[in-house]
Amino acid sequence: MPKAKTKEKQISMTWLFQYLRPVKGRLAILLIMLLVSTGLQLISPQIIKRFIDTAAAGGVLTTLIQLAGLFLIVAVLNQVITVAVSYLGNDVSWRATNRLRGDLLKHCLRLDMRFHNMKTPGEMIERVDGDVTSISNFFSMFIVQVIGSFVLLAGILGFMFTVNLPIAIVMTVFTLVSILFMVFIRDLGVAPSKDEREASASLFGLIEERIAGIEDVQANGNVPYVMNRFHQLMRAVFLKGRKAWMIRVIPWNTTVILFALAVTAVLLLGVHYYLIGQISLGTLFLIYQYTQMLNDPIEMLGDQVQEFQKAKSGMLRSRELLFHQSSIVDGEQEQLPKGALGLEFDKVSFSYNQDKPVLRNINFTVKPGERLGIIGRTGSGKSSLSRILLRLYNIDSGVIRVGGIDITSLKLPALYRRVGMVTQDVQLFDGSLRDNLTLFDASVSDDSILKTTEQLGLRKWIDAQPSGLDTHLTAGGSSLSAGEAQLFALTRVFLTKPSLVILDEPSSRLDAATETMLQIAVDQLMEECTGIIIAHRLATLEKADKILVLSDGEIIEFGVREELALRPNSHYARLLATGTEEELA
Ligand SMILES: Nc1ncnc2c1ncn2[C@@H]1O[C@H](COP(=O)(O)OP(=O)(O)OP(=O)(O)O)[C@@H](O)[C@H]1O
Repeated sequence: MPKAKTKEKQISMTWLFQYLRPVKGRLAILLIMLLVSTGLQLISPQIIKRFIDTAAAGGVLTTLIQLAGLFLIVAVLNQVITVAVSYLGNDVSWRATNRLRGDLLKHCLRLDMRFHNMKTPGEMIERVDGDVTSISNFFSMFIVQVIGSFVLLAGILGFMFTVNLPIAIVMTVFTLVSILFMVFIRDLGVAPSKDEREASASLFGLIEERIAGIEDVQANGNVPYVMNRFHQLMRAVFLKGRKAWMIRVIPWNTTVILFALAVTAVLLLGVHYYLIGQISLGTLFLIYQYTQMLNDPIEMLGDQVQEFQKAKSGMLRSRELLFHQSSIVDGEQEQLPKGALGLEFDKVSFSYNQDKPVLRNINFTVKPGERLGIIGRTGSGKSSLSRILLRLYNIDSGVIRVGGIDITSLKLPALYRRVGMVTQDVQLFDGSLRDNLTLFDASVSDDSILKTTEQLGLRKWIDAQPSGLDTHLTAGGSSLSAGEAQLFALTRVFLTKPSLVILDEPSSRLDAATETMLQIAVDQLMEECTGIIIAHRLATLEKADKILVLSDGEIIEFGVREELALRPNSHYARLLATGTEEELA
């Protein structure tokens, strides 16, 4: 078991260090500068020793002035290099971790909806940025401080062995004990730090969720509840953070105590050797100075053990996320057949959670260019049907074919390029009106945008915007009314010239006049593609070729619209006769 654990640790460190590979040139420069800086730090006490011994022996003033000047030059140079080292350390760590952030975000964007349904966006932000920042802090300091500390320790101890053997042995023993202790307990704080980060991710999740739903929170007088929940989560962050911190500071506290013991021993020995005349006053100062210098790298190593524990927990969480496989696997096929695409559902069953089937044994076919209207009561599974068609979820059994090809054997971009969907919710992104309509596709011309918006009745709204297509929109969609948002979403999809389009309640939020106008436009735009229209109102389906009626996840009727309308006992005909659209809603 411990062996397996060590292997796991090695794998995770190797995984992390791959992000340093592209910055290895900068790393090499950093290491050289570290060596120079350490060398300069070691030389300074030697200059002071010479100065004291020369002064004590009544040496010439010029030599003393030269030594003082040399000391000043070394000190300034060391400071310059220290600043450069710190800059380069941060530069290296940000470059490396930004790649990791990019990989995490890309991976998250590809993860399936089942995963995203279980995580709040705030939680994901913490994972893509918060966890990586702890790694980044560690990287920047680790390289500079850990490597620098080891070089400095080796230098100090090396010099001490040339000065006085017993004192050098005391210092070496102290250093080894301190380092061994830190190595021994380095993982102590990883688990509590992971708990701390998890609590913090939940807190961010709550804040993001409630701010995103601010209208509902305010309108329903939900603020006291949100605040109560907020305090509970804050308390968890505080308690877990405090515990993690207390465990993480153990190495630091221990080295402080060890250091106090070592300094006392070294000073007693030093004074003893000075009194019996074995070392000069300058050498005694040198010993004192080197003992003091020993404290810095050991303290830094202690700090880094703390950072390491935080970074390790961040690293474990990042790695866990990166290794989480999406259940939606890309297929091999790159292309769908040209022109309007047919659609076939062959014995398809689907559930969000294994225990509750949402769609059962769905069978139907839509030929290229046909229009299918889907009706059914709320919760009957209409939107779920469109979601599985776009592979937002995997189905439990059966096959869905688009253009005769099983969608699981298609590459996802090949599917998304040709199949468009207008949902009931429209998400706006921070960007210009043009970018929002074309979804940042620069190849779509303004002419084509304006023509489509004209057809769909959004042109008036665009012309009323202060800078037309260049108007800046903010994320969230608050600058559009619900009806305008629906027109917006339709424009967005038709600009991509889809070969199969799914319209989920395309006109539910429009007034009667706008709806009629929209109906004509959509009819025109759908002439070149296959259309699936999920509708609450029967009027929306007047131009549909086929009708599918869903009830509780099953097809209770499917057929040619005109035939169903003429068959008096059909579900569709009964709805038409009674005009009871409420039956659908
Ligand atoms: N993300 C989800 N996770 C779990 N269950 C879900 C999820 N989305 C929908 N459901 C459930 O699946 C069933 C079908 O929902 P669906 O949204 O497909 O219905 P619908 O016919 O489109 O309803 P509406 O007309 O209100 O849009 C419902 O019982 C719903 O509670």
